[in-house]
Amino acid sequence: MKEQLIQEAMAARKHAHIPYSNFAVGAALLTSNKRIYSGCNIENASFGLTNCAERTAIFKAVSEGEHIIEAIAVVADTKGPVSPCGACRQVLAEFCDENTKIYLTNLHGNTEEWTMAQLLPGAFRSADMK
Ligand SMILES: O=c1ccn([C@H]2C[C@H](O)[C@@H](CO)O2)c(=O)[nH]1
Ligand SMILES: [Zn+2]
Repeated sequence: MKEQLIQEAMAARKHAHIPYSNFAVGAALLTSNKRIYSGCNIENASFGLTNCAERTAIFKAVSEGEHIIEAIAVVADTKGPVSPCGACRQVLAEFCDENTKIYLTNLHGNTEEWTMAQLLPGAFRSADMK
């Protein structure tokens, strides 16, 4: 499954809309219903509206009724494995448990396996609200 997710992330990366950064990112995730959703980064002339590849994939899954992520792969043309931004780490935490596998890789196949707990220790969760 890890290799399949990486391949799907690579394929989605090709659709990145990146006229401003020219930095393409792809992501692909597996849900608890064994469906795969992928996404790319989508930039905007109003730069702050950019959506990262990870969040594109997550929002696609959630909008089809999938709320549990079992694993996700992210790929970009980075020196080492790509490092998801803070916003995506927090959004991931909403739909992952602490053991969810996060595969971070690059175009050279340098891959690291993280867990959600490693990716965002101390994530803010709804259970924290009083
Ligand atoms: O993990 C990451 C890091 C960056 N980006 C995007 C946002 C922007 O379009 C470009 C440069 O930051 O890369 C992602 O999609 N995912
Ligand atoms: Zn991000």
